Order: sequence, then C-alpha cells, then structure tokens
Amino acid sequence: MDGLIVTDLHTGYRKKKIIDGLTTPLLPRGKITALLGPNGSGKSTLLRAMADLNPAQGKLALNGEDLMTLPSARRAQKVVYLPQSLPAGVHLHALESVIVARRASGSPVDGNAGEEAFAILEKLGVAHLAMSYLDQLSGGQKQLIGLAQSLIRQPDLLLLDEPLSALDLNYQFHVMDIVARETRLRNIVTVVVIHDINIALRHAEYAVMLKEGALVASGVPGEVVTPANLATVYGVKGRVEKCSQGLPHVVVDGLTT
Ligand SMILES: Nc1ncnc2c1ncn2[C@@H]1O[C@H](COP(=O)(O)OP(=O)(O)OP(=O)(O)O)[C@@H](O)[C@H]1O
Repeated sequence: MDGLIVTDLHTGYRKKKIIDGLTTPLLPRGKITALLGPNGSGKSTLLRAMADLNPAQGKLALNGEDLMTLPSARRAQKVVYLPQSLPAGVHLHALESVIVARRASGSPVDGNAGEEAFAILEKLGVAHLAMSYLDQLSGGQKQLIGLAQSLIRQPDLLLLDEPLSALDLNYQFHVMDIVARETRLRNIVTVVVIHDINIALRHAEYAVMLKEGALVASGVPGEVVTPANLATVYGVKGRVEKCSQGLPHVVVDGLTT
C-alpha cells in the first residue's frame, strides 16, 4: 500500500501512557497530512514515536514495510522528524548544517554537496543566511534552516512538528507551498502538526484529528474540520465558511461553555 498506516500503536513516557492503541487509515503518499488536535493531545508524542525517538509498540507500515522492524540506522534514513525548535548551541553556519544533514542521510551525494545544500536554501528563500551561524538566527529563520536540513535528507516519511509556529504570514504560505510541492514531486508521506486550522484547510489534502491520544476523525480536511468536531475536540463554536476564493475557512464565534 502506498502511504503510512498506523496500527495499534502504543507510546508514552515512563509513567504515562499517552497513545494507547491508535489505528489510522492510510495516510496518503504525495500529499500533506495535517495532524490536528489541542495542546497536550499527543501530536508530538506520536511523531516522535514514528521517528523512533519515543519507545513504542505497534505497527507503522510505510509503503507496506513495517518501520518498527527495521534496524534503527535504516529507519533513520527513511524517516526525518523536524522538532518544534532546533537544538541550541550548535556552532555551525546554516549552509554547513544543511551539508552535515545531507551527509548524515547516508545516501550518496551526486556532484557537489555544497551546491545541493545552497540550492535548498535558495528554494526556501534563505540563501542570504547561508553564512550565518545557527545560534545567531531568529526563531523563524532557524525553522526555515531546519526545514532545509529535513528536505535535503530525502526521507520517505517527513514529520514536521509545528514548522510554521515562528513564521510570518508570508513565510507560512511560502513554506506550505514548498512542502506540498516537494511532497508531491518526491511522492513521500508528509505529516505536519498545524495549529492553524485554516492553514490546514488550505494546504493539506488529508487530516487526522486527535483528542487525548485517540483518533477523533480522519479524511479530507473539509470533512474533518466540522462544527461538531471543533466543539468536541477544541471546545469552540466554529462555523465553516467559504473565503473569496471559495476555500473553506473557520470562523470561531466563542467557546462552547
Ligand atoms: N518528556 C515527557 N515526559 C512526560 N510526559 C510528557 C513528556 N512530553 C510530553 N508529555 C506529556 O504527553 C502529553 C502529550 O504531549 P505532546 O507534546 O505529545 O502533545 P501535543 O499534542 O504535541 O501538544 P502541543 O500542541 O501543546 O505541542 C502531555 O500530557 C504532556 O504533558
């Protein structure tokens, strides 16, 4: 099957089970899946489990192959997880950090690694930051370099944890466009944690909504983001309207209680 299917996944922390038997339908290849849910609902925990960063049991079938049975090094070549923020204290230029990420991916570099890394920075509109040190960049700039590091590793499963949280309106749009295009061109599975429901409605082609570690809804975003689910999962009264371009758009009128 082309895509990712999660079956009976259990994960959490030492004394706390966060996800207890999660099963999803097929998360399609070539499309962005938005992972939605309120604070603390287990989105990062789920992505970290998929990336082998949290202990987990269950099955993660990526294009028919169970990631859970792969040796860690092989799994790390296939799955890339971009956390909410890059680790602090890394004293590298942005360009060097992308070259290092490319080498770490294990796949052979065609031609010049530096040129390839620079091309990704150009694509993301941050080539001017190539010689800047990571620890001297703004939050949003770091997020963009993190995205460049993730894309250059050429994963089969790309997991992005709130990649837009520090970006301005223009970059949010730009980044989602690039991620959608790369996902389509590379025919990979991309799961993106997005808090802004309207960005999910606009840019994602599939959505999964969690509440307290359990699946509430999955499908095309327009069918997942409904007034009923907004009330049950987020506790808000929301209307789904059409914007000037005919795309669905949520307007929140208040809280349910
Ligand atoms: N390292 C940890 N140790 C113990 N519990 C943790 C740890 N990290 C997260 N948790 C708990 O796991 C639950 C799910 O957290 P998680 O970060 O996965 O949620 P989330 O949906 O990504 O939230 P947010 O939208 O706020 O980022 C929360 O109750 C949180 O307190």
